[in-house]
Amino acid sequence: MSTYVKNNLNSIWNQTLTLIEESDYFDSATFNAFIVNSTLYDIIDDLAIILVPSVINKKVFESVECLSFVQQKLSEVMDQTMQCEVRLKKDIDAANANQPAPKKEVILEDKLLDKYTFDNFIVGQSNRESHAAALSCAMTPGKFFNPLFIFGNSGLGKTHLLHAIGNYVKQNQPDKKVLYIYSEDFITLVVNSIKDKTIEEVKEAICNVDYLLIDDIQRLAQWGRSQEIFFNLYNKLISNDKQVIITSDIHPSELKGIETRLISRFSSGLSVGIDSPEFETAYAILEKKLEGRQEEVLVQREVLEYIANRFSADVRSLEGALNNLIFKAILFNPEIIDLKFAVEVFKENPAVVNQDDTLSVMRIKKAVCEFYGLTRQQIESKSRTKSISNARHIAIYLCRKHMDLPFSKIGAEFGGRDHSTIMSSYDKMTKSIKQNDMTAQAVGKIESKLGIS
Ligand SMILES: Nc1ncnc2c1ncn2[C@@H]1O[C@H](COP(=O)(O)OP(=O)(O)OP(=O)(O)O)[C@@H](O)[C@H]1O
Repeated sequence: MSTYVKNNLNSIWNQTLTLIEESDYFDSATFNAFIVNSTLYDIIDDLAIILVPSVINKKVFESVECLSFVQQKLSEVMDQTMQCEVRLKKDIDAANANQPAPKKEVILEDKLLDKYTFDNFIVGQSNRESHAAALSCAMTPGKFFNPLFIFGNSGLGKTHLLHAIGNYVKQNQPDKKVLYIYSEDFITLVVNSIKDKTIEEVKEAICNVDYLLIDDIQRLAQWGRSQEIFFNLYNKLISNDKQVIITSDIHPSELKGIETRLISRFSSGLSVGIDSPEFETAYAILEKKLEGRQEEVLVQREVLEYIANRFSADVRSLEGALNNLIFKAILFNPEIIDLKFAVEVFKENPAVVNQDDTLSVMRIKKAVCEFYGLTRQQIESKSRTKSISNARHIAIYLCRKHMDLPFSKIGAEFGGRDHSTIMSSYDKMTKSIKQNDMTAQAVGKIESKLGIS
């Protein structure tokens, strides 16, 4: 393999030609017709490859007197004994044209943010399942849940969990390759690499990762070509037991503009939701965010309670409210940050509260699960265990009775069941409530817990 760059080769050859010319070994007509128009194409160890323009030039150059003299002068320049091989320029050009274009190296940008870790992620009821599933994927890739699909409204910690997985893997399994990519960046990468003709290299680089962490997948909607590429990459990764973790603002079954075959693949792993933080979690998050800043601003406990209650819809609003409070505290420098000060700061901010007062399928499932000590996965599952299917029937009954949702929509919320299964569940529960006091009482208690009795 040559270690010479083009400039070096030119300089070596110019020096050699100068020595030849100065030696007067060839008359000037011979030198100009057969020697000066040659070039040094490459040097591999002690072999120099010389290019000449025509067959006649080659014949002359290869004559014993000529070749041995050129070798001698080149050896002087190189300060080592050199051999020369003469080739026709057109042969080299043809050989080069048949070579496949050299592969361009693609380096996927590392966009993992160190600041999001499992250590600074506060776990509460609203995110316990997604946290546990994320941690288990970080510890044992591709084994249990593949893909892991985390869904929930904006600002509830999905991105934080993705980065936390990546950072955990980087720290504990440094030999594993992790790629965190935001869906829109994936589209840009695909579009640009199609333009640059590096798409094959990009695909290969993605297929080589051990963890693909893809954020906000709903943004792939409408991007047909990118979806196609993603679908193929996704299949390869999953079939090679590489861990794929996806986030979205909605459940996979409700993704619009994403091909059904992709959606059904997403549903084949584990889908876990993140809810708005309940009071205790919201409070703990605020405390965590204040860690190390208490010197700077001393915030009274009741102020944190006030913010946790008032801005509990999502964690981003909580953080925003806390930052606003701190900013105002630095600006006005009150003696103490008490409730009076906080009320003044937020008097013009509408509260961003947890939608707990609005009835939703999620709230109904949550209330039923709490009543029977089950998880949401269990009531959405295919399990026919009596206790689970009974709880499922009640949740379905309440969704229909109080939200008047179409059976098919309820089916989508309960593990993709069809219209007639949900209808039969609803009928069964309606009958059971009439015939069985225990069931009627249980349903009554859940309804009153939800404030809808
Ligand atoms: N449980 C938690 N503990 C600590 N911080 C949290 C928690 N949940 C969310 N956060 C913080 O809230 C902010 C918003 O979270 P994140 O960006 O992960 O939300 P998201 O669900 O991905 O939102 P989007 O769908 O808009 O991308 C981040 O600063 C994150 O660190």
